[in-house]
Amino acid sequence: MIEAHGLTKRYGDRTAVDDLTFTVRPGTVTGFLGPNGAGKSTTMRLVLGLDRPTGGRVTVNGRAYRDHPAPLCEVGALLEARAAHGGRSARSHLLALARSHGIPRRRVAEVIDLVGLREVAGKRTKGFSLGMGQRLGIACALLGDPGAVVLDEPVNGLDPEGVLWMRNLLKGLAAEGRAVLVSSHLMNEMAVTADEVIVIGRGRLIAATSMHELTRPARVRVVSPDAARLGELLAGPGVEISSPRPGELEVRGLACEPIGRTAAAHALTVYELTPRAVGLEQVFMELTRDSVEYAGRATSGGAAA
Ligand SMILES: Nc1ncnc2c1ncn2[C@@H]1O[C@H](COP(=O)(O)OP(=O)(O)OP(=O)(O)O)[C@@H](O)[C@H]1O
Repeated sequence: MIEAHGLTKRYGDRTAVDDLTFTVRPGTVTGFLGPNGAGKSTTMRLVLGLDRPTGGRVTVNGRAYRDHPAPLCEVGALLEARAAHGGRSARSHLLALARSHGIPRRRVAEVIDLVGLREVAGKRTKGFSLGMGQRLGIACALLGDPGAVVLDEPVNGLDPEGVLWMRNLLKGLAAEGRAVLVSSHLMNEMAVTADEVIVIGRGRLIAATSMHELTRPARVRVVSPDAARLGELLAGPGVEISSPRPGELEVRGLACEPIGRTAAAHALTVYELTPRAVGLEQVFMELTRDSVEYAGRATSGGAAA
C-alpha cells in the first residue's frame, strides 16, 4: 500500500507537487495520469525516497521509504530504462543488486524467467533493445518480491507485443496482491490496464477514482418513433435531453433501465437503447484542460480562413 498525505514538493518558487493525498491499494493497478510537467515523476521520486518532500508525507506499507530496513523488498521501481551498466550482462547486474540487498541468488533466476530474458541473460546489456531494457528494469523492480511497484511510463517505446506483455504483467502483479502505480500518457492502454486512476495537473489532485467510475456511460442514445413523447415523459430534475435528429434522443442523467421502463409503462416502441461510454482520453482532456503547460492550437475547425 502506498499512501500520500498532503504531499508537497517545491523547487524554488515552482510547486511541482501540491498537497497530494491518495492511496494505491494492494491488488490494484492504479494509473497515474497527468499532462507533461504535472508532477508524476516527482511524486514517484518522493515515494521512492529519491527526493524529500517540502511538506506532507508518503509511506509504503506504513513507513517512509528510508525507514524500511530492506526497501527493495517493500517497493520496486522502474523509473527509466537502461539503468544498467552497458558492459555488464543482465544476470551479473541482477546478481550484484541481489547481493547488495541480501536477496538470494535463486531469486535472480526467477525474475529473469519472469520477464522472459533467459536466453539473453548472459549478454551485455548495451546490445539490448528498448524492450529488453524495459524487461530488465522490471526484473530489477521485482527482485525483492516487493508488495508495491512503481513504474514511470513503462510502455513508452515498446512494440505492440511488448505493450501487451507489459499489460498482462501489470495485471498479474496486481492479481498477486501487489499495489501497482503506473504512469503513462497512453490513454487507450491505461483504459484496459488500470483499475483505479489518479489524475493530477500542475501538481494538484484532479481526480482519484475507479476507471469504471471515471468512464461510465454518461449518456444514452434512444431511437424511437415515439421519441418526442418519450422525451416529455423522461424530463425531470437532473435529466438533460436533446434530439439530434427526429426519432432520436440523447439522454444524460438517466441509465438505460429507467428509460426502458418508462417506455414500456407507456407502451412506446423503442428501436435502440445504447449507453455511450466516454473514452478515457476524452475524460482526461476535459479534466486537465486548464492544467496543460503548453497547449497547441487545434489543427482543424478553429482556424481563421
Ligand atoms: N529537480 C528539479 N528542479 C526544478 N524543477 C523540477 C525538478 N524536477 C521537476 N521539476 C519541475 O516540476 C514539475 C513537475 O515535473 P515532473 O517531471 O514531475 O512532471 P511529469 O508529470 O512527470 O511530466 P512528464 O509527463 O513530462 O514526464 C515540472 O514543472 C518540472 O519542470
